[in-house]
Order: sequence, then structure tokens, then C-alpha cells
Amino acid sequence: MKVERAIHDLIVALGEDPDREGLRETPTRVAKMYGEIFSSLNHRPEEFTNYKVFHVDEQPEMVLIQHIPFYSMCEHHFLPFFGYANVAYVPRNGRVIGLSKIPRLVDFVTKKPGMQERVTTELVGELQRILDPQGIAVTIVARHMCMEMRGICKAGQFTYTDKFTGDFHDRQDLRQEFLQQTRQTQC
Ligand SMILES: Nc1nc2c(ncn2[C@@H]2O[C@H](COP(=O)(O)OP(=O)(O)OP(=O)(O)O)[C@@H](O)[C@H]2O)c(=O)[nH]1
Ligand SMILES: [Zn+2]
Repeated sequence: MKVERAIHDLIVALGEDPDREGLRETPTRVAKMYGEIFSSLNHRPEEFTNYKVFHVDEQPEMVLIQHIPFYSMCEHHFLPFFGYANVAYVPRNGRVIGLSKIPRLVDFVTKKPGMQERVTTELVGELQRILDPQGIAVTIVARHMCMEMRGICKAGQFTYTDKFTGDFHDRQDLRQEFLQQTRQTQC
């Protein structure tokens, strides 16, 4: 209700007519939309991400989910930034999580106002907390609408961020394998 009222007031403040046909239901629609794209707000990570941990007797060198699409909103302008995340980890003592949980984690850290750097480090932080693996690699490539449709107005630029911990930080061969495997990723 508060968001609906705020959007109604915004429409008026922008000089539009909140009662014209196309805008009449807009406050309700936008409130519903924010509920969807900011669905991680007001959730503590621990309650949202208490995923089951499985054990495998023999573990692979790395588990990599690549090209995970995401949409988020920049906290500076409330405009979208979107792209792909690549997430890998080296299990410790055969401890793994369900594959679907990695894209779920990406959704969790992107469905709130944020910055690409924080999305990158929060992904690492959450995976560390859940699995305490021997190493984590995260790369993100994204386009930022606040740089494309306003301000500096440069379309088609890609912003790349990464973070490597543990084995991915210490072992160049492993990091190279990860980077080679994910090289094609664009948004
Ligand atoms: N580091 C970082 N910056 C971001 C991200 N998303 C948007 N920004 C930047 O946040 C900055 C906000 O800067 P301000 O100077 O306060 O805002 P502004 O006057 O609208 O800046 P301009 O975009 O340069 O017009 C801008 O430079 C944006 O490009 C992000 O994910 N990471
Ligand atoms: Zn922005």
C-alpha cells in the first residue's frame, strides 16, 4: 500500500495524470513488480539459503555452473543492470549442494537494489557460508542501463567483475581452466 501511494505521488510529481486510463492501475502494477524484482529484501540469507548439503565419495575437481542469467537494479538510479554469472567451487571433503541452488543463490543476491561488485562478493560470501569449499570462483558480465540510456549514454559496454578464493586464488591451472571454460560468456 505504501509503495502504491508513493508511485501515485511520483506520477503526480512528474506532471502526469494518475487518473488517465493507462496510468490508473500503474501504482498497483509497479508495487507488484517491485515485490517481484526486490523479493530478497527483508529476507535474512540464513533463512533463505539453508540448502541441504549432500556428500559424494569421490569429488570432481570443480563444480561449475556457467552462464546464469540475472536481472538486478542499480541502487544509484533504480535502473536495471543485467547479464550472466559464472559460479564454481572446489568441494571440501565431498560436500556439495544441489545444482539448482547456485542459480537460486544468484537470484537471492540480485533481487534487491545493489551494485555489481557487491553481487560478486555476496555470491562468494554466501557460498562460503553454506559449503565452506576449498575454493570459489565467481565472474560476472553485465550491462548497466544507467550508463546506456542516461548520463554518459554509452550503449553496449560490458562490465566484468570477478573474485577467486582458496584453490582458485592459489592455483593458476585451476583458475585458467575456469576462465577458459567460461570465456564465451557475454550478455
Ligand atoms: N561501481 C559501481 N558503480 C555503479 C554500478 N551501477 C551504477 N554505478 C555508478 O554509480 C555512480 C553514481 O554516481 P553519481 O555521481 O552519484 O551519480 P550520477 O551523477 O547520476 O552519475 P553519472 O552516471 O556519471 O551521471 C555512476 O558512476 C554509475 O555509473 C555498479 O554496479 N558498480
Ligand atoms: Zn545506476
